[in-house]
Amino acid sequence: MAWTPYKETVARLEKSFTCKARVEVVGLMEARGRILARDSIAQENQPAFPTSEMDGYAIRYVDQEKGALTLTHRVPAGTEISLHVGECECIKTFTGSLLSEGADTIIPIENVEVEGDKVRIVTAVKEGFAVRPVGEGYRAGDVMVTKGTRIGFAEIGVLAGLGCVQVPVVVRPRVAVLATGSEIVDLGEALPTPAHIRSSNHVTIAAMAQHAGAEAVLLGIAGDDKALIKQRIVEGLACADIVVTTGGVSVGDYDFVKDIIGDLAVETIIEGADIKPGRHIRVVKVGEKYIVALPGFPYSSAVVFGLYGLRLVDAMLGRDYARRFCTATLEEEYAKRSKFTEFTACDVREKEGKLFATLEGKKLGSSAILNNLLGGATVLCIPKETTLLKKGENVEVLRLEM
Ligand SMILES: Nc1nc2c(c(=O)[nH]1)N[C@H]1C(S)=C(S)[C@@H](COP(=O)(O)OP(=O)(O)OC[C@H]3O[C@@H](n4cnc5c(N)ncnc54)[C@H](O)[C@@H]3O)O[C@H]1N2
Ligand code: MOO
Repeated sequence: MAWTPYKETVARLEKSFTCKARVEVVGLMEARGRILARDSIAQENQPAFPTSEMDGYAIRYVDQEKGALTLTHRVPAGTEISLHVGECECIKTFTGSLLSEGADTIIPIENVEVEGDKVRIVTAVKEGFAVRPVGEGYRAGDVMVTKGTRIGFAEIGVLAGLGCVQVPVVVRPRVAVLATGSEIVDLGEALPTPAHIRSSNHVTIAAMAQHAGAEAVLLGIAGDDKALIKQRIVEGLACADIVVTTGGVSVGDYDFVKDIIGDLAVETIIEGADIKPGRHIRVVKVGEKYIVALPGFPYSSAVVFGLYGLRLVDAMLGRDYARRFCTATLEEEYAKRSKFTEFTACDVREKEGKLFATLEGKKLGSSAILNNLLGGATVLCIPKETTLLKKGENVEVLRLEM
């Protein structure tokens, strides 16, 4: 079988993607972790008026050297005032109070001595001290949170400050996951015989999809039952944007998935790739929906979902998949083990502002070793033509968990 070059498989997948991100409006507290669908623009300056940032006295800076000032009023925070500070006058002002007209400086209470209505400045301050100027935080018209941002706690706070009670976010794509294979059992089930193993793929893929911002639906385990696999895939297509299967895509007698999705496909996008792991990857389209058939080996299925499935999830969310790549310095020599484009588990560490990739602690072996992805789920991307990566060389790494 001729394996399609990796770059070409990516290009085919990107070209196949035609649907636009859908938008829904959610309450601000439901928006955390969601993707902002429209730029959020400040309608006013923040602060809108000069505001005191300390408890003290609002004065005219030029009066500081003129002896005791006369206290005329008090302005607690939250008081809307249009009081005026005249020559040699001051107004008691609190943290968060608006600055009275005429004043330009706050003298903190620690810097004065007060006797009756006389306020004597003991320690002078610089002009404008403790006054937050108009627009200190942002100005009307500033784009505060850009479309495509994943909303975290800082965004929640900034959006609240802008007065957003509801937020337009991108509808989460839905990813339905089906595990196949008669040797695997579901979570919580006992292993009937020593030939059985616990399924990890369905939950790994579901968790990867959720982490990327999608909703995950578990379609269970379908054994190697051709009719049941087909039925579950069809059910998945009815409720999800992407149906992911694991197992049954290679050349064994019980590898039915590729035939089933071949029958269901309206358009075949990827039919094998020159990658290690995952050369048996299949991606087809049924209308606007995708079926992504991953190999059964746990490391393979996670990495290959990272290469193709996460690209689809990111595209459906309007996010740039390229953010997942970065360049790091390789800490030890690595001889590539296959003739394919290889995705080898590594760890990335930051030292003095530079990124370093290391293979230390990663096991050499088959595509079964999911534990190689522990600690950040990062892979070294090694081009097909490369045979040896030298220590100290700059390498491309792909972060699947971000
Ligand atoms: N003669 C050949 N044999 C194999 C080839 C080949 O080209 N010719 N390709 C190998 C490669 S590469 C891969 S990858 C696997 C892919 O096989 P399948 O996708 O058909 O996967 P299975 O055979 O169903 O399973 C492979 C392996 O993974 C375990 N597995 C399956 N599902 C799960 C799960 N949900 N959770 C945990 N582990 C799972 C399964 O028990 C097998 O050990 O084919 C090679 N063979
Ligand atoms: O290509 Mo397989 O996916 O080696 O593990």
